[in-house]
Amino acid sequence: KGTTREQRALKYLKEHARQGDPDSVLETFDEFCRTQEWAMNAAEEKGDILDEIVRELQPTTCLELGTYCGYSAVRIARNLSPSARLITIEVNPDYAAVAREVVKLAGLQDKIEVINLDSADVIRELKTKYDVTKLDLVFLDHWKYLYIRDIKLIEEEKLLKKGSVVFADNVIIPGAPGYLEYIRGSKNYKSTFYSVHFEYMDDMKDGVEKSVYIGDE
Ligand SMILES: O=C(NCCO)c1cc(-c2ccc(F)cc2)cc(O)c1O
Ligand SMILES: [Mg+2]
Repeated sequence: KGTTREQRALKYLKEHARQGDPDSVLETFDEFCRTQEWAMNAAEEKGDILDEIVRELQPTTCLELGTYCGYSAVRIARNLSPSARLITIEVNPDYAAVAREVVKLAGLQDKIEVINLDSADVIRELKTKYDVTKLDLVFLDHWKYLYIRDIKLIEEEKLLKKGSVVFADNVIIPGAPGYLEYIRGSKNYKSTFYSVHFEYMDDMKDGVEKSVYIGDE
């Protein structure tokens, strides 16, 4: 088939979701993944925890690493206050193109900025080029071996403040061993592990890690 899985998912969303309705986009994407083709969305139990974090934290500035098709970007942004923003970074141009369409379909293009670049390059420019002062929420969901590189960069750039939350997907499957060891061993974070089902798979377990920054920045 000339199309990619991500393009087929977008087509399904355009045909079945209500334009401008984030909840409809997410429900429809979940339906696609349950009935047509699996996709690596931070959905179901993972999404419920993400919703809880956003609702409690009420973040103003959010950063997501690993947009994929925009599912978690929409999930985060639908709960943001009017002036709050989400910057989401996706290195894969095909994924980024689909994500921009999904964000538009959800009517959240004024809250979400999708950047098709390498995460490290953007993190280094968040203060100067992207007008960011501090990050209230960071969601790690890109290549698992890059979690540790990027969290260290975020610390180096002094982008976190007391109470900032770093939420990491897939700490069991595929796993991010280096990251877990680092963040749990750091005196600057208070970390909590949540055992959850792997997205759209009732017989597989994954894990997510919520870390609250208590350092001095
Ligand atoms: O690589 C991932 N994300 C970054 C790429 O854009 C990723 C992979 C998987 C997964 C896939 C295939 C499998 F067999 C096991 C795990 C799941 C996820 O939630 C993910 O975020
Ligand atoms: Mg993931």
